[in-house]
Amino acid sequence: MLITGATLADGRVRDVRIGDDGRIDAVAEGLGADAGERVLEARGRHLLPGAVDVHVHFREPGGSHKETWASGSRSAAAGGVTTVVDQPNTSPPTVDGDGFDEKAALAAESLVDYGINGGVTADWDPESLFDRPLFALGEVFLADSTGDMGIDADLFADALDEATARDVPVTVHAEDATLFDESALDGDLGGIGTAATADAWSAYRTAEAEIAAVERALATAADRDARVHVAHTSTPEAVDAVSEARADGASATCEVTPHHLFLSRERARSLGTFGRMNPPLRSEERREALFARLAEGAVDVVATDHAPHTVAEKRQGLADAPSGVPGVETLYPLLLESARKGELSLERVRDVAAANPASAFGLDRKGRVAEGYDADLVLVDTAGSREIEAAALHSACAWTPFEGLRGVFPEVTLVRGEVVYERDPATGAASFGEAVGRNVRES
Ligand SMILES: NC(=O)N[C@@H](CC(=O)O)C(=O)O
Ligand SMILES: [Zn+2]
Ligand SMILES: [Zn+2]
Repeated sequence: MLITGATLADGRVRDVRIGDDGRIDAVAEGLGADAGERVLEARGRHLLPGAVDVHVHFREPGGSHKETWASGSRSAAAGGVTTVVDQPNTSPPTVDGDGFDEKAALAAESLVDYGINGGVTADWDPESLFDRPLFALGEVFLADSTGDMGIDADLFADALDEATARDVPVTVHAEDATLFDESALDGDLGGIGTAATADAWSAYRTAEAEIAAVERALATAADRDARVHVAHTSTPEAVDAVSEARADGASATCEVTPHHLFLSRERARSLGTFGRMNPPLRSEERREALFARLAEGAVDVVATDHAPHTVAEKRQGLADAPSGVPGVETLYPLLLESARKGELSLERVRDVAAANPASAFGLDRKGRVAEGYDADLVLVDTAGSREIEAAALHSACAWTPFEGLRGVFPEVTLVRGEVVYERDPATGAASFGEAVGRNVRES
């Protein structure tokens, strides 16, 4: 296939040839089409590397009423995400070789490439787990979240040792439950969608609980020369702690979610229990400071923590509604809308969504539009934004916390040269390709 006249993130206009092996053969000017070659005319539109979302929860096995590999990967493809990394808090949890194998068999339904993380619980089995083609160890839960997989400091230290001995990176969910403010949950929290329910969760899982846990996790990892990736940092202080650790020689990266970049406690008031997630939404002031760090380049990775739950589950009271929000389909659209408005450069968007997560986890054929890289590509009209509506998204959970915000959505998504998603710009009609996804640690 030949893609002609595409604008790259840095502004160069180029033709891109994709070889039969699904890799980019050439990025150059004036490449003529060969006889019989499919040509995708891209003039006036941007060609970006497919996003590498290193933090999704696709819920299989055990939670297929919330999401499946088929529905989650369709949502990913429609959002321009060409690689996803699934987290271990499924049922059963992915904490041993059998658990890994069970999940890997289900992941064969994926339209996009994927990695499978392994988790840590009191009865995990490192021997059989590390025997499999794991993407990373994690997310290792330092406090309970969905799945109740919180572990103590000793087990975390052991897990870091096991991973480091095998040169495997560790992704950590860092909150310290001893610093949660139980009093925030006292009294009448009101009904669903009230200011009280939404705000109480943010007041309960304090910013200090995250900051302290991130600092401790970084110190524990630095002591062992472990490679650590801090998941969903929701505070500017935690991002700074990662920057400082790296300045001190640690191998540490941080990840920020779109919900912490685009939503705050102000918005949570109307989201009610639909805005409950871990770590929770923060003050508007902290959100702005987090976004400023993204714009400056202090945020390494934007990943979604795509955590779908059904509307019925989220509609319960604050005590019972599960934590988590979907987001894999709106990652690129929200970032590209910020670029359209001049708040971020396109190169920054490309780096945090694709190039940086690929390099942070050693995916040397992902995340760039360059010769030799996998042809995981997104074609998008960066001037065309529309309102985000759950009805037009593809996750099985059928709602979004970003309803009503604007997004710039892809027109075509390719995985290793195969079209997995295509949208007719005139009618908006979407079509999907085959389940071509592969484990990125096996290819
Ligand atoms: N973020 C969440 O609030 N929920 C996640 C788990 C997690 O990442 O902590 C989930 O799996 O539902
Ligand atoms: Zn988490
Ligand atoms: Zn998560």
